[in-house]
Amino acid sequence: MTPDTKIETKNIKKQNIVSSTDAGTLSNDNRKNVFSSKNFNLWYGDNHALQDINLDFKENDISAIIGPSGCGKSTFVKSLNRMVELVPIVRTEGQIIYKDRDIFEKSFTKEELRTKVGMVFQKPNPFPKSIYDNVAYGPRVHGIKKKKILDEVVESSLRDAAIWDELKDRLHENAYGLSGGQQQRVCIARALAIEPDVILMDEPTSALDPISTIKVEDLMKELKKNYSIIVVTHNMQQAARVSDTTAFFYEGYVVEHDDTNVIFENPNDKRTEDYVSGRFG
Ligand SMILES: Nc1ncnc2c1ncn2[C@@H]1O[C@H](COP(=O)(O)OP(=O)(O)OP(=O)(O)O)[C@@H](O)[C@H]1O
Repeated sequence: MTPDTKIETKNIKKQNIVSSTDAGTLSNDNRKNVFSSKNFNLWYGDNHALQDINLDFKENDISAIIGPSGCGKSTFVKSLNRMVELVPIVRTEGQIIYKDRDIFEKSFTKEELRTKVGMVFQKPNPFPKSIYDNVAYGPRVHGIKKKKILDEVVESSLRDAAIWDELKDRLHENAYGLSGGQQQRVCIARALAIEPDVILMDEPTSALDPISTIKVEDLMKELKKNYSIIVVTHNMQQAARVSDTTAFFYEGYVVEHDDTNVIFENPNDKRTEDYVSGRFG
């Protein structure tokens, strides 16, 4: 570890002690699970990419998923909204329970699941449409046509995404004309407009500059009052700054999942300690 990494790690620990005081603990917490995976396995052809994943995610938590490249983080998150099934060679076994319902139950359609589980991707991916039409897209797909209602949804979603004041006079401009950080917050607003319970985020700030990153992190902390967030991140400081719990994935399985301060302060497994302290990546 370089001296710089050491200082960084210390800072992470310090920040995290402060931020974890109101975060609850995995063992001492009777909030409901928003998602639980039970012996969940996934194969891409012969590649057994996820192995016996047993994880519980609590409502109104920010849950971080960390681990080295290729360990299955994105695959797992994309399993939660069944997007991973777009890959034809995917096969799964086991269960993923969303609030008492198995997401693979026949009666639970992907469309219904995705009204409850929104997703924000690594690269901001607005549609080539106006800011307004980007945010109104989901509600329109769900049959909302009245302008007054759409206006309200667009405003409240942009407000919740902390970007209303910046954009309220530019709603009919093309979203491509925004900065990357603004585009990402519009994409968050677009996800919020369908009124989901859970927001999945796959490295939502990796394409953003540090100021936009902090804005999105602040937004995540605000959003957790009303939503549950599951976020994949390569950024250890980010996991420590924003998350309540952290799951460490390694080679397709979960090494440990605990309160974020435990993962960063006092992990059970040597591999977790090595990873969070930057000894391998
Ligand atoms: N579309 C796909 N088709 C076939 N194999 C895939 C596909 N996507 C991922 N994989 C494989 O599944 C495994 C897990 O990949 P995944 O992208 O989930 O890892 P990750 O932890 O998110 O990686 P990174 O941090 O680099 O994004 C890897 O072996 C990868 O090669």
